[in-house]
Amino acid sequence: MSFHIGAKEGQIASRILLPGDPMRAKYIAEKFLEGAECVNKVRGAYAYTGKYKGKDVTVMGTGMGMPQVSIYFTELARDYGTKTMIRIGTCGGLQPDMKLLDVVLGTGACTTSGMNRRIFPGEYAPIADFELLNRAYEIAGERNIPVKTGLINSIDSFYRDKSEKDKVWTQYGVIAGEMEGAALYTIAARYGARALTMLSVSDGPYIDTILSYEEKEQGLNNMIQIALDTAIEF
Ligand SMILES: O=P(O)(O)O[C@H]1O[C@H](CO)[C@@H](O)[C@H]1O
Ligand SMILES: O=c1cc[nH]c(=O)[nH]1
Repeated sequence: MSFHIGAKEGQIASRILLPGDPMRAKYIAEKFLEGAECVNKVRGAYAYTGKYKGKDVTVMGTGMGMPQVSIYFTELARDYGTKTMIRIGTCGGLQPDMKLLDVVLGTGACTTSGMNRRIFPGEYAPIADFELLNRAYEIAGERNIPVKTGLINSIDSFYRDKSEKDKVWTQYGVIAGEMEGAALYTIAARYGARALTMLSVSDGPYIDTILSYEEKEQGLNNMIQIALDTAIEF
């Protein structure tokens, strides 16, 4: 048990997939894991542990936004000893060539959040674990799933008055906007875990189509499959 997670010692695997949506965690447990058991229900952050290709894997829904997910990322790494943490989220595609459900591997994370400014005396550069990133990239290639790799931006406010300044992220090559990756990379570094943020494009300034919740969630299988195949190698 930790302060916000009810799982008992040993019930959380050393490798964990981290979607924002707890219902995505349930879906993955039911569709991809064998013998999955629900090991946390506290605050609706459902976590399931089961086997994938014979290896223990946990998948846990962490909610949205860095203040909330930082609590889970910290307790998982610090209190449960989680060593491989792969976030599987949705994102806005920030480059004009990006299409719905494109898969993104976040090599590093910019952020609009002030959280890290309270930790570091200068600017910290949160990055993915290179070996995890490299293996995910290779596995995507083996499965013929195209992926885009590059910087993501972890943004504090989903709803905000958009301004011309928002375009600067695109101009400087940032490929996706989401809300948690910078916290994951920072906290994983602090506690000696490997981390990767994988995303699937659900919308964006260059995309007109609006997906329903069901269409969005059902479109995530490619990303989930890459994440699971990568996780079990670590
Ligand atoms: O689909 P998830 O993992 O929740 O990720 C993205 O979706 C949420 C916003 O709709 C934010 O959490 C953002 O990071
Ligand atoms: O955080 C998010 C998630 C999806 N789309 C966005 O624009 N932002």
